[in-house]
This record gives sequence, C-alpha cells and structure tokens, in this order.
Amino acid sequence: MLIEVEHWSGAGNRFVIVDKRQISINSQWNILVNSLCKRKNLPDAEGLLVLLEKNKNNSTCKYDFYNPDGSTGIMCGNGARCAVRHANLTDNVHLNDIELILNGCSYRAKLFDNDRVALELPLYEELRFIDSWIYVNVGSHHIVIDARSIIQSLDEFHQFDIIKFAKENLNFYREKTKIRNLNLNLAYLDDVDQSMIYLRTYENGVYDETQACGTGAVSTAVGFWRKNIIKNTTIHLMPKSQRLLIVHLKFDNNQESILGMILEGDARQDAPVTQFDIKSMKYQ
Ligand SMILES: N[C@@H](CCC[C@H](N)C(=O)O)C(=O)O
Repeated sequence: MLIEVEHWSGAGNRFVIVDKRQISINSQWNILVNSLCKRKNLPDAEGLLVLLEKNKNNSTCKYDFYNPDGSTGIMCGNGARCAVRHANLTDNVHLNDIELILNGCSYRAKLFDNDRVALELPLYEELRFIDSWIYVNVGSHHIVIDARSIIQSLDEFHQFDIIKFAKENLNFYREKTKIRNLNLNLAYLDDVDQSMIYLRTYENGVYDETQACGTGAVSTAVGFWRKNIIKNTTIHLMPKSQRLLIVHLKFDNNQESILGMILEGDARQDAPVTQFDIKSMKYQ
C-alpha cells in the first residue's frame, strides 16, 4: 500500500510528515519510522510527524512525533513548529492562535512572515546545575555544556568532533542525571554579540548531530539565563544549519520568575511529496 510522504524542515531540522487520515489500516509508525527517515535523493530525516486530526473551526491540530529509532512521547520543538505550519497550509488552520496537541500535550502557536512559527512552551519541568554543566527537562531531556570550558575559539567550536565527544561522554551524563534519553548541546556564547549563542546538538533517538534542535535551543537559552551567562531575555541561537532560532523568555509581572518560553524560527516544505510503500517499507 502506497502512502504520501511530505518532506519538511524547521530551522534545518529535517522531518517527514504523514497524514494518518489517508490510511485505512492501523500502521505501526514506531516500526516504519526508520525506513521513512531513510529518504531517496534527500538526506536522512531526523524525525516523523503523523497528522492524526485537524479542526479548522477551532484551529486545533493533533500530531504524534517519532524519533528515527522508533521512540515517541518526546517533545520536539522544531517538529512542533513544522506541524503547525503544515496544519495551516493543508487545511487553512487559523494563523494567529493555533492549538497543537503533540504526543498528547497541548501547545499554542502563531504563524507570521510567511514561513515563521512561534511556539509557546510551558516552564521547564526541571533544571539542575551539575558541576559546570546544566540539565534541563522541557519534555525532552537536555545537557547544556558551555563550550568555553573545553574550546578556545568559534573556529574550534565549528570544527569540534561532537559525535566523538557524545560517544565518549554520554554514559557519564546518564550516570550523573540517572536519565538515559539525553540530548547533548554544546553552546558557545559569541565574544562580541552577547545575545548570540552558537549551538550544536547530538540528539537522542537520532544518535547523530542534527542540523538544529528546538528544545535544545530552549534549554540552552533558559539554562544560560538562569546561570547568568546571558542577560538578554530574547536570545538568538545559531544552529549548525545556520537558520536562526530565537527564544523569548516570558516573565511574571515582577520580571523575576520565568513563566514559559517561546521558540521562534522558520518551518518549510523542502521537496515535493513522494510515495512510500508500507508493505515493502521502501520509497518508490
Ligand atoms: N529535534 C528536536 C528534539 C527531538 C527529540 C529528541 N530527539 C529526543 O529524543 O529527546 C527538537 O527540535 O526539539
């Protein structure tokens, strides 16, 4: 049986999107996801979004997110932003206040400037300062490392072998946090522009460096602000893809406690729709 697959990216983070409403049988997405992410003539996707429901009358859409290794139930910031733009394009869901239900959790989002999506996240579930690094849970689990503790310059930061570093150090962070599904973020604060952070992320479930990570950007912004490394409450983060992400911290009236975070960046369709055979688990 053939299904249609869409190819998207949010700030360079690559996704495939499938509309479950086109399929009459129940598919096991956790088994199909790995083959769906291995695309023909396109670099591998870094996650799958499955559209479950959409209601344009009340601007609500419902998607599930899967990592390429089949794991699910995890928050994906860039995937969420692609889902919102996808819902808007395919069914004209209202631009200015969209409710996205991703893996059963509700988020609000806005669309602007054609391809930009601002997604509101609730306050992080947990934030811990451990030794010189930070652990943040924003629905996915992040280690944030201030790159200046291991790297001397921005050039060195771009050259750094993050895959080797992750392979050598992930177990150490897992042991310390007692959490297995960790993403590793290496963050370098610009020497001149103190509101700009360069960010590289090794992602759980992909087991590779991705082009960008939305929840990694949010975790880094909030972690660096809480640690006083950064003073601005609007923080620019430049991922590997060079497609900028912006995080706005939202405060209470006294400007003291963070209430939530807004993640802003582009979300685009990258290539024409292709067909995938769910029986042979191959693209046509
Ligand atoms: N790319 C994502 C994060 C997706 C979840 C991650 N792979 C995990 O398993 O924690 C993002 O944009 O947030």
